[in-house]
Amino acid sequence: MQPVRLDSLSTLNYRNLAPCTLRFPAGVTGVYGENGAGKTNLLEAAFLALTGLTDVTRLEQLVQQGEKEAYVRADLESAGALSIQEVGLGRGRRQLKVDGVRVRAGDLPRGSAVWIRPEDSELVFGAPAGRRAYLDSLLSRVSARYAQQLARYERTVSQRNAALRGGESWATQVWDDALVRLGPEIMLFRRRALTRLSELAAEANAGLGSRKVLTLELTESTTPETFAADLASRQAEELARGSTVTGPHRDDLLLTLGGFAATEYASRGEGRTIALALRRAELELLAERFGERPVLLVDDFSAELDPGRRAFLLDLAASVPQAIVTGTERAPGAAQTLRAHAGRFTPEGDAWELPDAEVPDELERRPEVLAERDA
Ligand SMILES: Nc1ncnc2c1ncn2[C@@H]1O[C@H](COP(=O)(O)OP(=O)(O)OP(=O)(O)O)[C@@H](O)[C@H]1O
Repeated sequence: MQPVRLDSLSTLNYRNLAPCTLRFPAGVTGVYGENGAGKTNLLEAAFLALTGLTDVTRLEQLVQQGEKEAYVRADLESAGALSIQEVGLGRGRRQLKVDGVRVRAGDLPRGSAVWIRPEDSELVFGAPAGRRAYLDSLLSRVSARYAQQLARYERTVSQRNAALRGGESWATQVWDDALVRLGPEIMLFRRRALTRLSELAAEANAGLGSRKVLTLELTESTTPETFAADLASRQAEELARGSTVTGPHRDDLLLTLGGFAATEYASRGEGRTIALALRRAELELLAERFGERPVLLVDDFSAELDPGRRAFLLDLAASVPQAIVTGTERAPGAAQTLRAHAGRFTPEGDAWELPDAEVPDELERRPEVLAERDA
């Protein structure tokens, strides 16, 4: 299986990062430094440049305070070819280019990175919306069709909710037809994908030393067969509440550990292990789907106090073709180590960073992605 290879990452006006171009070798790059140095921001920028994706809803948050626009660029090798992916960000706007040509987010290689974060535990202990978002964002990467149908479905639910809030029961019929067309496809795709995802997560959970079996199931508020009837039968309740109460947007991803619902019964440590298993499963599913090993981004391995899980994270990073691992201490066995300080990254040992002189030269020519927007 071929790897996705991030050759270099450039950023301009991105959060607290100083303008930079960093080069990344194969293997593990360890990034260490004090709290607030910009380590998470670097991984976030790498994830954005590799996939075009961010879970930040207000894009201006990503732009350095006092600036209007930000820019990230990845020079990468995917499917055996070299390409340049650029993302320009402004207030509520995101522009993407591959090799200089404007593209939509779905056109970037969707399986090129996986990001593991300490806050992933929220997938286990948080609200159903977080688990749904995990599943939906993963399946949207696995299938462009799923992403498209889900976006249409979610738009329809918002429009239907607006009609319900306006008390326009007659108007909901239009939206009902669209929901009944889109919903079952979403439910069936989720069911199919979950079979494989559940196997991969169970394997990963066992690999983390857990003796309890992990399962993933959907808790569905309706079924493809009964969706139309369920919508019709709950209309009075929906008008009273002003929202659509049945459909795949209400489903939960039920995680069970040793037969018990993990959200309610798992210990913090077990929850953290499950979250890692889910990310590992994501990595494997994307690799199976696209035939390429994604770049692995591990945020704050040193937050992992349990030696077993620390070792798992470091072994996982060492087992993939390329990983960037951050922490407040050095990641052992890294091919390259960068010291992070106040938004800057200084290589230790062999210099992979481009010489300073080259950096402004490249980034000072205002990236076309940004310049074009003003035209
Ligand atoms: N839009 C922005 N403009 C300027 N600075 C920002 C912006 N967004 C975030 N920051 C700052 O970036 C700094 C670095 O944050 P980051 O989360 O990357 O640190 P970190 O090195 O991962 O720290 P930790 O070890 O605590 O996780 C923070 O001090 C934060 O306030």
